[in-house]
Amino acid sequence: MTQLDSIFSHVDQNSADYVRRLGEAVAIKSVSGDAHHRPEVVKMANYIISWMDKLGVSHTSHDPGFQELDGSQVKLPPIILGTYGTDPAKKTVLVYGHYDVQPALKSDGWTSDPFTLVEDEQGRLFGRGSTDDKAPILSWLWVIEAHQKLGVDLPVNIKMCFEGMEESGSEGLDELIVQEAKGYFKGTDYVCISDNYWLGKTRPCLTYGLRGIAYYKLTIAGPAKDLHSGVFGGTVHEPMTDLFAIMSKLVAPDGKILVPGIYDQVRPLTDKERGTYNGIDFALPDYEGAVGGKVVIQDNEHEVLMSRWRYPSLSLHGIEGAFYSAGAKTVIPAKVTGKFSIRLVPDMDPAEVHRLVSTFIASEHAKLNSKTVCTVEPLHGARAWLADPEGPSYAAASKAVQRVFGVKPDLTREGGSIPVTLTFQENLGVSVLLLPMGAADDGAHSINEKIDKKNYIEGIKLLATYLHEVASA
Ligand SMILES: C[C@H](N)C(=O)N[C@@H](Cc1c[nH]cn1)C(=O)O
Ligand SMILES: [Zn+2]
Ligand SMILES: [Zn+2]
Repeated sequence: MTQLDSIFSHVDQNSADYVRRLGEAVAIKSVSGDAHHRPEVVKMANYIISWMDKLGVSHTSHDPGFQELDGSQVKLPPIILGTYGTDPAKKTVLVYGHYDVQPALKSDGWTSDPFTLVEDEQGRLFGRGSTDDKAPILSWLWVIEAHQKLGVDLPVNIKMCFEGMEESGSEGLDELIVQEAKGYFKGTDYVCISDNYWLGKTRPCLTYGLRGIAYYKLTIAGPAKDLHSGVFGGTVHEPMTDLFAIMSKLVAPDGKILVPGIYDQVRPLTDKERGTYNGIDFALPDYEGAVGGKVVIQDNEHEVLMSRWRYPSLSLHGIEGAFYSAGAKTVIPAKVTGKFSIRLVPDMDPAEVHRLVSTFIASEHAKLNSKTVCTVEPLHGARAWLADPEGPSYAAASKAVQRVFGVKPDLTREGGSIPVTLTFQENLGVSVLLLPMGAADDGAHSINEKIDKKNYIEGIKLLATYLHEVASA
């Protein structure tokens, strides 16, 4: 039996423990976007730290300071830097992940409590953060534990960087990486991140690109307080009316962004790039399955992939301050804030995007001849990331996928954003790889987020095998 074979059987034998521990982590409501949950984000950091202590991972917690959230100053959660092994004869792999999650309420439409991990008869593990990103970050720890339990030497040094603000702009992390590039991060040979998803449900992938993001708050303020619509309706400029008018001008129903100039910076499609879409294992019906309906705009696979990976998109997320409860409240909200974001692609620059967006919104507001006050505020921004999927780390990951799953991985890009990826690439000057364990239908950020138990357990084996392959590369 090879070392990896014994690791694999150890992982299989301990799968119930891994699921139970994922349940402990999911139960911690580490929602970074809501000030009320901040103690829970810190609790999740402590959960990870307690495992690092048990496993002999040395660690430091970096305090990024404070952020302004919901009008008050809120302490940011720690960035945990862990070190396991410092052998100069071994390669050093830096793994990154995030321990915060998106918000979730049962009333959003979850079929079970979002913060209680529930396994169904198909082996799907439902719970907020199950796939994004709690199972992946814990899996790195289980890989270390498996080696220790079996007395197998881990063939690489591992550095870990786990943050609690990824879902809210990764505040403070870029600064730390720049500052520590020649300190804590020195000696990193490769960066590996497990925080995205396969293209379908069965074939694993290696991911070499991400879209960036520019997230906005658009506020329209009118009267000093909410008003009775019967008493005042028809006599005042209404913030909701103006907000709807402007938000409806940002994007067309066919997904085209209507902000003038927004497509000017998009890198043109070459024949070489077009060729990379051939042979990718991706089918429209599966995608519709993951979407949960026949509402896909494009009618062929390549266009869907290009729209997710290499073209920008603008999504309207929500409105703060608007009436949304049951009943028929006849109110004119005094101030409303629309939230929207633009996914950025190479070569879009967030500062130029902001200039275009704010100029356009100001001109659209002016056209309304309204006495309301309109302000646009960028919340967070990150450029897109694109890497060369060549070199020893990608080769090691490809071998690892073939060893664990018996198939060649797809080479993919991802429509979502992980702001730190580009920061690592630019400041550490090393290859960055995304090695996901979740499937396309996991529903990250959505209701009923899940990770399949099979993906979790095989994912632990995948990460372990990747480290072994890196060592022998
Ligand atoms: C891909 C990754 N798992 C993820 O979900 N990233 C988020 C990052 C983000 C940015 N603003 C808020 N969250 C995403 O792509 O939405
Ligand atoms: Zn996420
Ligand atoms: Zn994530």
